[in-house]
Amino acid sequence: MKITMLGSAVAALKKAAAASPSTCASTHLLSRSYYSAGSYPERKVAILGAAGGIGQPLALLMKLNPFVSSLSLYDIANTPGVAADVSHINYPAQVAGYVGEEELGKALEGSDLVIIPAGVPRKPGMTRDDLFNINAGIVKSLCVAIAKYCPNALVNMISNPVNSTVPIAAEVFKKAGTYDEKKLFGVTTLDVVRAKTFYAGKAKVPVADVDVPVIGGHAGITILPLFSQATPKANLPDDDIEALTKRTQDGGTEVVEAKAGKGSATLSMAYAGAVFADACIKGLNGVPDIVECSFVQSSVTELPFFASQVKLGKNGVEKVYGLGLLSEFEKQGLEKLKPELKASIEKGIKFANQN
Ligand SMILES: NC(=O)c1ccc[n+]([C@@H]2O[C@H](COP(=O)([O-])OP(=O)(O)OC[C@H]3O[C@@H](n4cnc5c(N)ncnc54)[C@H](O)[C@@H]3O)[C@@H](O)[C@H]2O)c1
Ligand SMILES: O=C(O)C[C@H](O)C(=O)O
Repeated sequence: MKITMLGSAVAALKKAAAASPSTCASTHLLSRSYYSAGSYPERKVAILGAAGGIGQPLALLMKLNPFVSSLSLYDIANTPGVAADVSHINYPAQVAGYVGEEELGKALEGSDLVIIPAGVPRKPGMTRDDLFNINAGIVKSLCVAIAKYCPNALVNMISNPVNSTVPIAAEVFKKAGTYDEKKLFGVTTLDVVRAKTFYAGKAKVPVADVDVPVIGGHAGITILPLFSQATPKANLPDDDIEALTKRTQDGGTEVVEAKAGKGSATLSMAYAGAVFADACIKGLNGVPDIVECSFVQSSVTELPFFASQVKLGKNGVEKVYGLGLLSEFEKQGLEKLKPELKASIEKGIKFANQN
């Protein structure tokens, strides 16, 4: 019974992908039919923090991506077991596990895409910024190694606080002389995933049809879903839009509290991370019109990094889209988020240059 359900779900994904090849990446996750078989280069993907709560299911989902030829799983502990386990899944990617700093170079060499979910998660009562003291150092040392061993790779930063860890990575790469703003991404896909789910529930529309851009950053009020641009249109009352906005902004906290001390979002994050990584690989492979929201170097506002829709191409970011028309409520949200986002960006830049 379970096998039948999985088979039909994959078939449905393939059908949806074939029907509308230019819609968002999530439709095409796991879908081979979107590509013409055999005409794309081999791709090595490295996951740093691969034995963690996000890392393990993300490793599973990346193994299922038919256009990953080599999957490199790195952590400071427990990666051999995760790698052995994932390697038995009958998809093409060759899986290798690397453990400890001395193996980091081997894990990274030749990578086209590096995904970083390494670091500690929140407990109830903490903000993402409370993770800064531990995660800033972890991210910094991993980025030093990326600059050395795979300076041309795209980097998908998941580790929190994303609003600071992305600027840290940028500074590390600048110091190493390898910075390419087109190749560094803060992963904000989970905010989009949540906004789509919550909107579909409230608007009573099929969730697979929903799109909602989410801009700003990835923490509390810096997460700004643009429900005025959501499709399909639903004309929800202002109260509903405000409640949906707050729920999207507090989505991470909702999970942290429900897990009651046992970590933060892992499964939904692994899904979101796999969607975004898949979009990056499609872009590298020259698939046209791949657009996802991401926290990137930006001139869309006066802030040096900002999340908005970006087009992904053969060299990473091909185009950063503007914000489009905002409602009054969204305009206010945008002004409110700027001071917090600016402070988080500056904190990351200062850390990278002081330590
Ligand atoms: N961007 C997002 O939307 C989003 C969503 C959820 C979680 N997160 C963040 O992702 C991070 C990881 O969350 P998790 O639930 O997987 O945590 P976890 O504790 O379950 O896993 C983290 C893993 O990182 C590893 N690690 C620690 N230091 C390392 C290093 N120097 N090199 C390599 N690996 C190292 C640990 O051994 C562990 O396996 C947290 O910072 C969390 O806040 C971000
Ligand atoms: O909320 C967290 O701490 C984890 C993550 O950023 C999330 O949005 O779920």
